[in-house]
Amino acid sequence: MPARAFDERDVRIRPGKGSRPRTKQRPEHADARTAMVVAVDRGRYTVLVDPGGSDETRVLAMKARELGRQRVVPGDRVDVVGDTSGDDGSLARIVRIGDRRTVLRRTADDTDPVERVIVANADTLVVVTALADPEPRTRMIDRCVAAAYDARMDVVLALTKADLASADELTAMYAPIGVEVVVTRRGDDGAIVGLDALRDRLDGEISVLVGHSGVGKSTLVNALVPDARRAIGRVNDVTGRGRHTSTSAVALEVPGTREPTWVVDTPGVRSFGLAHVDPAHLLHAFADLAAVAEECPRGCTHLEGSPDCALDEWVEAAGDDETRAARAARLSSFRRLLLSRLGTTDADAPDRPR
Ligand SMILES: Nc1nc2c(ncn2[C@@H]2O[C@H](COP(=O)(O)OP(=O)(O)OP(=O)(O)O)[C@@H](O)[C@H]2O)c(=O)[nH]1
Ligand SMILES: [Zn+2]
Repeated sequence: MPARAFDERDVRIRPGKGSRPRTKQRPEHADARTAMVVAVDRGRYTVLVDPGGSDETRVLAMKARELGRQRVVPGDRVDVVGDTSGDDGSLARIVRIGDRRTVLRRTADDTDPVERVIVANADTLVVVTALADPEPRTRMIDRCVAAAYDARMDVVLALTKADLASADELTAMYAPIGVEVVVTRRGDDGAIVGLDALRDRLDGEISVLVGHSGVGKSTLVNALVPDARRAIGRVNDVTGRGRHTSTSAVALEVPGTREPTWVVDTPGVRSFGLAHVDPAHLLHAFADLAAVAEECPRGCTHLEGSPDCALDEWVEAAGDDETRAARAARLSSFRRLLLSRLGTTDADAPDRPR
């Protein structure tokens, strides 16, 4: 670290900008540069100034004291001041965190009141699930969907290993709740087939990849970001630490897309505790059901068997069998998500789609 040459106090009363009247409000850091946070490692933040642009610069930064205990996470848009050259040994300072469009949170388990923001401003949660080896775990998928919808993110179900088992059952199970499905498999030549469709779907977005060990998440990340290892290695170069041992999320830039595209790998996240998820938020992810549920009795849980739940009447009122079946599928899927939130799913229930 260089000698303490520059910090936010210097910036506030910068020569040449002295005409700005000092107000009671914290003075703006008028010369701050906007950056995107891509990695966090023990109090050091790797940020990209001009992310995805021609002047993209990788800069190491620390948090200004004035931010207090506010967490800064990958995906955050921040303002940085100080040495934003990105040169070896340079250290910039994060002075502002931009408003977050989305916030993906997790709690360690359903009773844990401590929630952590994992990623900010992500558009899509990609739930990576193998069709076999290991067997798909639909409760895990449901929990991810609930967490994503609570965060106001879209969900893509990336079904891997279609060379080993069919994707039909799971596709049918998740289509009714707005989950897009992308299927990949290993081709005869060993390459992953279906990657282009996934890359197209993620183009221009920040996506977060989650999945259990062995489902092929690393395979996908490495295929989407061929120099992923090097990209993470570059973080080390900047922090000067020998190995990247952090288990926190890292945003990686996907090459070969039309718009700047990012995938956030979450090595430490194996599941989502959902204590923070408000069932009412979940309902908002289902616009049609939310409209119907306005007719529900006060305090309706919308769960199966809840008296006079308008959602049941909505299914019954369908004009034809096809519509009724579609509504019934959507309602039962929504109720499944509600149960995953309430933690009342039977732990011994078969974990396979029926
Ligand atoms: N048959 C088949 N195997 C695959 C496919 N994708 C990945 N695999 C294999 O599945 C195994 C696990 O893949 P990884 O990419 O390491 O899985 P991961 O989800 O990153 O797991 P961790 O590294 O433990 O977090 C590896 O042996 C891969 O070669 C696929 O589409 N088909
Ligand atoms: Zn209801």
